[in-house]
Amino acid sequence: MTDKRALRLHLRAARADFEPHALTIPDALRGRLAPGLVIAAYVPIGGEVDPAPLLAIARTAGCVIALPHVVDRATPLRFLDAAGTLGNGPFGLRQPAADATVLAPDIILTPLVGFDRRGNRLGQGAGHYDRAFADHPAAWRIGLAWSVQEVPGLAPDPWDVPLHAILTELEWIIAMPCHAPPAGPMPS
Ligand SMILES: Nc1nc2c(c(=O)[nH]1)N(C=O)[C@@H](CNc1ccc(C(=O)N[C@@H](CCC(=O)O)C(=O)O)cc1)CN2
Ligand SMILES: Nc1ncnc2c1ncn2[C@@H]1O[C@H](COP(=O)(O)OP(=O)(O)OP(=O)(O)O)[C@@H](O)[C@H]1O
Repeated sequence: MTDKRALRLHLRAARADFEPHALTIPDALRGRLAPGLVIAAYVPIGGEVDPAPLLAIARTAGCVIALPHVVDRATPLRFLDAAGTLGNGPFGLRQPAADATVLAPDIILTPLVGFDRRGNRLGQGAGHYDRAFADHPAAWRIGLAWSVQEVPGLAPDPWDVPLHAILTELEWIIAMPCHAPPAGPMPS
């Protein structure tokens, strides 16, 4: 199974079948949470890892939470303040109202379909996160996935921007130890 479409189908099924596990939030991440830091999260669909435990810690640390707002496949997503009431969006998503405040994320918690240990990522295929990463190059890109979503190697496309780290129920996988975003090097 080499083509992306087939791999997506297979990994979405593995993700949906996986029984949710508790997440251990690594000190490396916990230690970075500070008042005013903007964390872009997501409301899970299709068996995705629920970032809620991490968000609870982030809120206590004074972070501001943003959520993606999507119009359709072609339109770039915007990260909007999650504080207001959420409504229904396309693809079964829950998202902020279109007129909520636009925020620039410092950390982008990224839902994954698949990943490899080098930080390559398979998403929904609309390019929403590819474009969001290009728009916010200084943000830390942290993927959340179940361990069953790991594949040995994904061939990156020219537009792919790799993840800095991936959090699974088993591991905190640092993919880019040498990359130092403005906030400082990703601690191990
Ligand atoms: N929870 C969550 N929020 C997210 C994403 C995501 O992957 N997960 N996105 C990621 O980019 C963006 C929304 N983009 C999306 C683009 C395409 C499809 C999509 O094609 N969905 C399939 C069903 C997928 C499934 O079964 O899991 C469909 O509607 O046919 C979904 C989201 C922003 N918000
Ligand atoms: N920076 C960008 N600007 C405009 N289009 C982009 C950009 N990056 C990627 N794309 C387009 O988005 C699509 C992404 O497809 P791809 O299969 O790589 O998505 P993916 O790996 O599932 O990631 P995503 O989660 O971002 O959808 C491609 O058609 C690509 O041309």
